Amino acid sequence: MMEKIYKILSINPGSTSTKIAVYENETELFHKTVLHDAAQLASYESMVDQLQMRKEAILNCLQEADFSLTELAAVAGRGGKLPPLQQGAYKIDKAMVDFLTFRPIDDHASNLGAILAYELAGSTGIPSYIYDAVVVDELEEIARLTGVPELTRKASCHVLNMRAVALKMAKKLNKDFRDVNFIVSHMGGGITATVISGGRMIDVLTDEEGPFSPERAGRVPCRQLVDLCFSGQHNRASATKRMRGQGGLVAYLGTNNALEVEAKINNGDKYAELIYQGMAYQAAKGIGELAPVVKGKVDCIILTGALAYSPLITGWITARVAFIAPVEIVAGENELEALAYGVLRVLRGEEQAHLFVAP
Ligand SMILES: Nc1ncnc2c1ncn2[C@@H]1O[C@H](COP(=O)(O)OP(=O)(O)OP(=O)(O)O)[C@@H](O)[C@H]1O
Ligand SMILES: CCCC(=O)O
Repeated sequence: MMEKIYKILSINPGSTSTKIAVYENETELFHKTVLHDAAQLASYESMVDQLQMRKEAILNCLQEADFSLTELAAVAGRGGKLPPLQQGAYKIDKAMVDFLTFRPIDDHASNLGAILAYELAGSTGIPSYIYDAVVVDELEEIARLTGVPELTRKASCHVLNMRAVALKMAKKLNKDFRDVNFIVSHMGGGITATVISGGRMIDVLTDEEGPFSPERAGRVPCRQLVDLCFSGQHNRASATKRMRGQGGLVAYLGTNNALEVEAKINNGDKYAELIYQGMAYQAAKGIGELAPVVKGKVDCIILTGALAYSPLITGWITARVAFIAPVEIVAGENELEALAYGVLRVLRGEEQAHLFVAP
């Protein structure tokens, strides 16, 4: 029997770019990255205000590729800051779009994924889905405790790429995904990590609990943070920005670009080297913090995300964590592919999409 053809548009809105790709079943037909001008982005008050601009960017990309929306079977968008979700696909509906538009948990670029997918799919009457949203939450109860009963730990990490690389690693190791224990550290503009056991992400280091990263502060001493918030130097928005956007490498070195930092190090800048090495040191400690979750029985540590292209970073981290388990480097991210493949499984009936229930 002839294989049924499904064309799927994947949309991944990032903090500085919008990435799209069109797949025909498992084959990528084309992909495009639109880099958004930083000054232009700064002129928008919230992510949702960028909707029209990003939508036009996507339509322009499709037009340049001479590709019509009418050819598509479905649209897949990166899942954003919704309430805690299960892994896998969710059908995008008006309730989800309204939640992300009017009361998202956090103002995050990924919130635009579902809204853009819903609008583009709606114009031709096809379904749209998110897949492995950033808020997939499979934490065990013990992992939710903080020491302050009114504060509860919640999962939030680079789920899409982490699960995709972990699934591939299990295959490479010839193991069933449900039988392995992996620690995965995604290192991009933000750094997050997870421990996957029994096929579930049973604990997570979010970008506010772990290492500092190119643009985020990560975990900071909490009493000093309270003092800073009440110092009169900050309001809620500016304090949040200092932690996310203006933290990490940006705060120490004035750039979120790791390649610029490496250039400084190559020119003998010892301070830049200390900070860059500090980021790797914290990333390694984050990995170490997750090992006891599975009592040290870790099959493999996976370093992924764009920073995993850096031999300096992966070398420093590996030197500190290789005693826990073998380290595998899977540089970059395959988020567009992971979105398309997930939705393809739904269209083929191999997976069932969940329905979103607004709280
Ligand atoms: N080849 C490379 N070697 C080292 N660092 C790199 C390389 N390519 C990109 N980076 C750095 O990786 C960091 C993250 O970049 P990227 O644009 O992938 O992040 P992002 O997609 O915005 O973030 P996230 O992965 O958190 O969603 C930046 O500091 C960038 O300079
Ligand atoms: C929210 C999960 C990914 C990130 O930290 O940006």
